[in-house]
Amino acid sequence: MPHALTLNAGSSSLKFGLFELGDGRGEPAPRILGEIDRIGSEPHMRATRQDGTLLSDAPLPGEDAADHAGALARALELIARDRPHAQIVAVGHRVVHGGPDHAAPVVLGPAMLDRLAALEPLAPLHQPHNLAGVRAAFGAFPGAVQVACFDTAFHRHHPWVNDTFGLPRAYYDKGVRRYGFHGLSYDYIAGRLAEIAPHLHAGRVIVAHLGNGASMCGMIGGRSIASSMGFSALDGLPMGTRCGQLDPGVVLYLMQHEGMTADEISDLLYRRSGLFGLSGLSNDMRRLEQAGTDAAREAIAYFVFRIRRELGGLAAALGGLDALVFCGGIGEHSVPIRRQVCEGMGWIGLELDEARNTRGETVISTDLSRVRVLVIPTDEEIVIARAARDMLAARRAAG
Ligand SMILES: Nc1ncnc2c1ncn2[C@@H]1O[C@H](COP(=O)(O)OP(=O)(O)O)[C@@H](O)[C@H]1O
Ligand SMILES: CC(=O)OP(=O)(O)O
Ligand SMILES: [Mg+2]
Repeated sequence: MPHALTLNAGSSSLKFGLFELGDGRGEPAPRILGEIDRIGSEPHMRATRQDGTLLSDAPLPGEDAADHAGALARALELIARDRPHAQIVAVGHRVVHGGPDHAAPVVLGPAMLDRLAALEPLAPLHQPHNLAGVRAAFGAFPGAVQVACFDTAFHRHHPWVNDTFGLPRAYYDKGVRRYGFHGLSYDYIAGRLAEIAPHLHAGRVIVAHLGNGASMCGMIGGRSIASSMGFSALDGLPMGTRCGQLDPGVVLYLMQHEGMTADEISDLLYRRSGLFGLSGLSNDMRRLEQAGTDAAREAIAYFVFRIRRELGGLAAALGGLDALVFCGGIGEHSVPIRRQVCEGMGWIGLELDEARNTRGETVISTDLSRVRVLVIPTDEEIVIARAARDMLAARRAAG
């Protein structure tokens, strides 16, 4: 039976999915979904079958998942054990950065891989791991179609004013642009909205993807108009370990007066800032909510403040607001963060229903709220699996 494997590698995690493709025309059916996190430190693998049966929920020996290639090998072992007859005909990869040229998924080959590797400095927490997954998958499944699905693709047609910085034009032409990320998640949410609330999908919507990486996107008719992330995955909201929006004067100051090198600044902004840097404790929202220290409370307060500012800015860019959607680990699960983001938003016509919020319903605004507030669990994996299915079909059609 033909299957697609999906791979979504983050800085220290690898999400994987096995999807049955059937006749290649219907919705790919998830068979196994899993994640290995804390790769390189205390790796842990959790995987379930589609019916919720637990296949693994245990630490892995450190040497078994010391890097992403090791983690992928463990994931493939689990898949082969549980579904030995699955024939993997396509591998879909989340590739965070597609640069200016890609508004849709592409088939991967050596030349494309080289072009995407040139973008590694723009997404150092993701791109090298995404491409390591591609190389490992070429080795493991030499006959399969390898498909790259880009986080940036969803934003490629956003308006020029959201694509540019106020730098001389030559830099824009060289690719110094605001790309925007989390596009697979936004694509999924736009599709779900079209199914469950077509009138909202057609309107002005802000999606807050709040995970370990976090960004917000303003859409009209399911298309990206503006987003909080820019050239790299550093801009916009503060994140688990990334700083979010920062005055570039700070970078100059660190270089000129603190004598920091580019590598040191990169480490500071990508790995030691955000919720982790502000709290001095953790990048993990659950831990911060439980910690109850002043620094943890302040880190959360800054996170919420920046989301609210971005919400106001994106609403202005959209010319008003019809719906706000929360997704990502924090957006889907944190009742207090959703409450704090929505507090005192009556001025924009948004009123949260606290009981619905606490119960985690799909619609969490009051019946009188002009702006609908929704919680929609995102699913980057199915977006990748659909792209792999479509690419296979296109190849077959082309003979
Ligand atoms: N019940 C919860 N309450 C608060 N935060 C949560 C909850 N569940 C998950 N999170 C937070 O979600 C974040 C991870 O989000 P996720 O979207 O899974 O991350 P990634 O970007 O790695 O895919 C972590 O900060 C985690 O603490
Ligand atoms: C682009 C980005 O920040 O991705 P993630 O949320 O997976 O870290
Ligand atoms: Mg994520």
